[in-house]
Amino acid sequence: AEYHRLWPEIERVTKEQIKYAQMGLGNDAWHLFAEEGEMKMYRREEEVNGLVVDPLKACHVVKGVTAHEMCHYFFSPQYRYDWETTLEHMTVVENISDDTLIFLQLHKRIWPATQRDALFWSHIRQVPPNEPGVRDIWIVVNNSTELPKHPPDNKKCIRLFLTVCLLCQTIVSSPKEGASITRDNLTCKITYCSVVNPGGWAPASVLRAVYKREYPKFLKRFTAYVIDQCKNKPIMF
Ligand SMILES: O=S(=O)(CCO)c1ccc(-c2ccc(C3CCCC3)c([C@@H]3C[C@@H]3c3ccccn3)c2)cc1
Repeated sequence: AEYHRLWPEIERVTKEQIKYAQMGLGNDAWHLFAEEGEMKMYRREEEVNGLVVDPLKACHVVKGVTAHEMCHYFFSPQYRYDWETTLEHMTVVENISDDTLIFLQLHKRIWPATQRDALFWSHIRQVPPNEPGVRDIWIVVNNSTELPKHPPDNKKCIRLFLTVCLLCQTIVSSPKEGASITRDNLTCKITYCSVVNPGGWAPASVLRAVYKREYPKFLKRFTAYVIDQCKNKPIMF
């Protein structure tokens, strides 16, 4: 799909997101707003034209799954209703290639904000490891896009804009002498980044309360789902 009209944008945004996820917290003023076990969630307070677009960065470490498995369940449409609880409707409007799809998602209304929908391309790819000890890296990037066939329906709901990435690293601890690798040897380090522009006005206090509640719930639920889906299956590296 290298010749698809969106390909230059997909390449550019994916490369940006790899750098952004791998830079860690950098020297920006991130505020740790949620911490549960290995999961740490940070946000920065930012507004664009009076709209809350707080960037979010979450770091998490889970045992027993690979980066490929984590990204596979995040990317693949067939599992989305199992873990994405804020979805009212989801459809794939374009199959650009087996590693790039365009989704149209209608999210449940979160009172008192108006209902939102999102139209975004989603791209999954393996990335060369960038540090010793890391066996492989996989990333999924979701980035809003526009399609003439799916214009915003401002009467029905507000189209939000998002850039999201899930970057996962697989770390394998050496199995006992001569033993083969089992899921006990697997650690997956996750960096989840998101910037959601709500697209239309919503009270800052309301949005920040929604973010504070929904993001920890989302990452906990998603990672638990993948662990459960993989536990009795052969390892997918
Ligand atoms: O990672 S993804 O690409 C996974 C694919 O689904 C993704 C994540 C989050 C969203 C999302 C869409 C709408 C809203 C709000 C905006 C105003 C009212 C609803 C929110 C707010 C942040 C809260 C939220 C956070 C996490 C999960 C659900 N809700 C988030 C969309 C996609």
